[in-house]
Amino acid sequence: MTAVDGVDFSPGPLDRDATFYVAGHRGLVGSAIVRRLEGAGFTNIVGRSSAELDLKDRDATFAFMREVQPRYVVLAAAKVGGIMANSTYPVDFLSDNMRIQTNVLDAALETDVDRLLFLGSSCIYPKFAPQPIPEDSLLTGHLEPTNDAYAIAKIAGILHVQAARRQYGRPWISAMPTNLYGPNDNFSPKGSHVLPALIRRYDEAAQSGAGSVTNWGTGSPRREFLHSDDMADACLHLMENYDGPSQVNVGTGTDVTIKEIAETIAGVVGYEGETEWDTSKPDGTPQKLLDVSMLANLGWTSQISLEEGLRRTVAWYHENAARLRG
Ligand SMILES: NC(=O)C1=CN([C@@H]2O[C@H](COP(=O)(O)OP(=O)(O)OC[C@H]3O[C@@H](n4cnc5c(N)ncnc54)[C@H](OP(=O)(O)O)[C@@H]3O)[C@@H](O)[C@H]2O)C=CC1
Ligand SMILES: C[C@H]1O[C@H](OP(=O)(O)OP(=O)(O)OC[C@H]2O[C@@H](n3cnc4c(=O)[nH]c(N)nc43)[C@H](O)[C@@H]2O)[C@@H](O)[C@@H](O)C1=O
Repeated sequence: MTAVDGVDFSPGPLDRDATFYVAGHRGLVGSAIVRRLEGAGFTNIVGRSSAELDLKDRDATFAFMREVQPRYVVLAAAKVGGIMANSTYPVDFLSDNMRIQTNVLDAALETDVDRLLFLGSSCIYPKFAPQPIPEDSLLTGHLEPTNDAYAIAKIAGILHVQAARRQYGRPWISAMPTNLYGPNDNFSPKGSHVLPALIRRYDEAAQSGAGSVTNWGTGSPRREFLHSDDMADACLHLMENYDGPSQVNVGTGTDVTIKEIAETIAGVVGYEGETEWDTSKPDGTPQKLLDVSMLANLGWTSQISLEEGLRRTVAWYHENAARLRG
């Protein structure tokens, strides 16, 4: 039995032969979840690309769920991007994510999905939340303006899951990941998060022999980085060990400044030139470090160090760079 947040119910192991739908199975997190589920012996994992099934299309989403009848669902499909994408396209981040999650959650209710995990993001918390950020600081202050539209959609998703628990007794849960990285990340210069952006920028500079690179903002914000394979492991752990209304933070419990991660990445890819900072670009929230004590009490801590995760991700980037640069 696990006692968290007043809930004394541990759901126990999932059936390895049941149909498991991973929404967003080609993305950073979804592809890691598929690897984790395969490793754990799941035999019936289902995925659809956005070209095959646009989850913004309500009728198509319901038709798919009625046909496949998954017993388990992880909702890792979303419109996702870094600080620039979020602040430039807030309508898309609000509207696409509201539609995707509402359609999947409503269809999952109709088709009696047994266990479901919704993925939010650490940006749901107030810009000036206490650090490390506990789960109960949700809705206690103003959001960071560069990603408020995305955050509101994610907060609606948490409430949707809690409402399904209250109104229909569904044992569904939500996890809030910190900043993630790993294979199948988005390495596009304008759309990506900072870590893949810096891998690409420093690697290209190292290859070309450039004397200087320019990163965004002041470099002083602090961020926490979790490898996607750790994230996937936490997702399965939560689905088997947690059943409560509160969202659960997922992170490492340690953060670094953007300057520090930039220096580390420059070292890993062998860049020896200068680094400039373009302070006309936004810093975003000054610090985003999750309090991971709830997850630790549930028996999970991260295993992949930032150094090891970076080495693996840079290796993956080198193997795929030609395709990613298009
Ligand atoms: N990356 C990060 O740092 C963080 C991510 N998260 C959350 O984790 C989850 C996964 O993110 P991540 O893996 O990084 O994102 P990715 O962008 O790597 O992957 C998103 C996936 O969603 C699918 N998708 C997007 N739109 C649609 C659509 N309309 N219909 C069907 N599928 C769609 C894409 O499918 P296809 O490839 O076929 O187009 C893609 O596989 C998201 O909920 C995100 O908010 C939370 C915190 C941090
Ligand atoms: C996961 C999380 O991700 C987003 O929030 P964020 O943490 O601010 O995202 P980020 O990774 O894009 O930036 C982190 C920091 O890094 C700096 N920075 C430097 N140079 C580059 C650079 O080249 N690219 C990017 N993207 N950032 C850079 C950048 O200025 C900022 O100070 C949310 O919108 C939201 O989507 C969300 O939930």
